[in-house]
Amino acid sequence: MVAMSDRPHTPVLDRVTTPADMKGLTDAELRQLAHELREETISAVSETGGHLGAGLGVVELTTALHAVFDTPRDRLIWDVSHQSYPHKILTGRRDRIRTLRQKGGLSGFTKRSESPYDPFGAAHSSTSISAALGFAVARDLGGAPEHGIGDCIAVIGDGSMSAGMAFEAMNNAGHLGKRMFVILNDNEMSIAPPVGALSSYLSRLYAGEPFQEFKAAAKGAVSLLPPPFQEGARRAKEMIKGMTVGGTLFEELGFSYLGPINGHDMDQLLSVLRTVRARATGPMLIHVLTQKGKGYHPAENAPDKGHATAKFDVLTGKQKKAKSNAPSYTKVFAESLLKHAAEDDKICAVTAAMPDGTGLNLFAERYPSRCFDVGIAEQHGVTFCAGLAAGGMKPFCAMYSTFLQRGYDQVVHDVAIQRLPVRFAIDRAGLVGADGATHAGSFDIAYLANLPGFVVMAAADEAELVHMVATAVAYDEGPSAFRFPRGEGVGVELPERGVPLEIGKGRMIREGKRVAILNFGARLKEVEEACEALGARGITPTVADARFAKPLDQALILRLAAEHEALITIEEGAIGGFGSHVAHLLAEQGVFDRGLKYRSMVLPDTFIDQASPEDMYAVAKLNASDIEAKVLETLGVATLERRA
Ligand SMILES: Cc1ncc(C[n+]2csc(CCOP(=O)(O)OP(=O)(O)O)c2C)c(N)n1
Ligand SMILES: CC(=O)[C@@H](O)[C@H](O)COP(=O)(O)O
Ligand SMILES: [Mg+2]
Repeated sequence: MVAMSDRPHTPVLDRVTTPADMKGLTDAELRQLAHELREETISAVSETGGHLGAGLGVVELTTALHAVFDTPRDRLIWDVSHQSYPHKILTGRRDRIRTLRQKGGLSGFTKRSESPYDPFGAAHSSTSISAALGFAVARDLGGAPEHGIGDCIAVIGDGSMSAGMAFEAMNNAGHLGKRMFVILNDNEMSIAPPVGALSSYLSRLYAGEPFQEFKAAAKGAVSLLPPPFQEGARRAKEMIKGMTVGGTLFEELGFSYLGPINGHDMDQLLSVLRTVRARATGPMLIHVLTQKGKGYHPAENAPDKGHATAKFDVLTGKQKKAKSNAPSYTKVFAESLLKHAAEDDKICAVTAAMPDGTGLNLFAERYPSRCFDVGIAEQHGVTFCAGLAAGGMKPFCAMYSTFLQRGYDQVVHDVAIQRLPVRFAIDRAGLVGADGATHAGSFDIAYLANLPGFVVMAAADEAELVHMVATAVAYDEGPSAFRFPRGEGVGVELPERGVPLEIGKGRMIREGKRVAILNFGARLKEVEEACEALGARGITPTVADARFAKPLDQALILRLAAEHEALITIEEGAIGGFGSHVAHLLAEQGVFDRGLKYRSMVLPDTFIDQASPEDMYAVAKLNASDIEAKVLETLGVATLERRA
């Protein structure tokens, strides 16, 4: 149930289009504004679906920050920015908030092109402190002379704080000593409960003290506090100093530390922010305690505290999820791996803070000692797997394609060069839908297939995925990867057991004439649909599934090239991937000299905004009708008659 007040009120939110409208509000009105902002956020997300819990947890913080600071001149940077919906509502986007994550609508994340109140785009975690420091240094060097740069504020969650990049930034910021604010939004949650020593450390910073009672510990920062808080702060500081050697970790890094404060108490937030704004000199970390999903019981009570949701009924919290007929690729991967793990105790699994998203929650339940959630730490996760492999284990590094990007040097330097048999299970390959361009798994084929010695596979359907898991288990000569998309499979029958594939061998799907379509990955269904439409026009393409981008099935490719007038490859990846490797082979073998018509269907050289996956693939021109059109165009068949 929504916590709504009974008494009628004039909505303050209706008077606020941008933060400028907040400047004349009393503190009582700001409290009321926060209340209405929470209701508006819940109402909007009930219609759009999306990231709910994180935004609800920062409603008061968002209101207080915009009330106290002078955005957009002051640069407010939200880490990940999945918590930015309330911020969007207060910064001129309330009229479009019900288009969140839809085609043509607002992005679910901050985006520079969307608003001057979004000074820095994000969606991957732990970038905010670096960006804020960049703004602070640019300010002091005279950047942006027209409007100037005021204060620079990074708001980062406790989960995101665990990433190496956040500490790289703290290290640098503490050294440079520039005035900037890091607001650590500590809700003791990542998507799953946070893991690791840092999480325990943050808990220790306020252990044993009642959450509601204001207290602050700050080396050199107590004097910045409003007088009523100073005594409590002194006591808390003593307490914390008793637990930590030489002050908090953040102080050791050169920050003044202030907190913890109650992030749902507007009075505390307003007084602390007003004071630090007036008096801070160097870098300051303000530790704010919040509750993920705050103020909406279904979110507060969800195991992920309402992290992400489908559209839902506001009164009951019941989500409106489409029924699916086939299991998700993620589930097929996770269950296949479990079967192998039951027989092979060398198999272990690693996730970087995405146990549910990667399906490894199942593995963790069954084999807790062989499953590792390393936190938001993809770089470490990859090298940790390299170490596990070097130590004789069979690690499966389960990551989303987009997040594996962060661990790329580790993939090259720690895994590939040492030929270590790390198995990369790459989920969310291809276009993912509502999360948009930041989460598209577009690049992994290109960035893995160019690495010497890597085996790179893509599953055409969920049965193929079962075989690819078995292949990865069996392949011990070096690194391997298999990719699969977000969402449910195509509904094919699943084999009871996966059978290891012959490395570098594709398969024929159907023999035809004139044109061959060589599929790599989960567009096979669209290829089949295109073939059906083409059949009605008397064109019967040959279809093959490459299975491997590396090593290529050279014999299959050269045969297709020799026996057809045209060869078309298709993949859910950017240029430079499978099609480029095929083209290179064909060129090397002189096949183009003999007149083969070759086309490669890849993601276009643009970042595609959020929409449904189908709509995004329509933009990419990789749907069935696009494949049909490509065949007709390549064969020189009149295009006017094409299917609409
Ligand atoms: C590099 C990277 N890895 C993983 C993710 C997926 N992810 C999005 S939000 C999130 C949890 C963030 O936790 P926290 O920063 O504490 O924010 P909260 O949701 O608790 O507000 C994760 C793991 C990501 N966005 N970026
Ligand atoms: C913000 C973020 O990075 C995650 O919450 C992501 O949106 C999860 O995506 P899936 O829904 O595909 O698991
Ligand atoms: Mg958190």
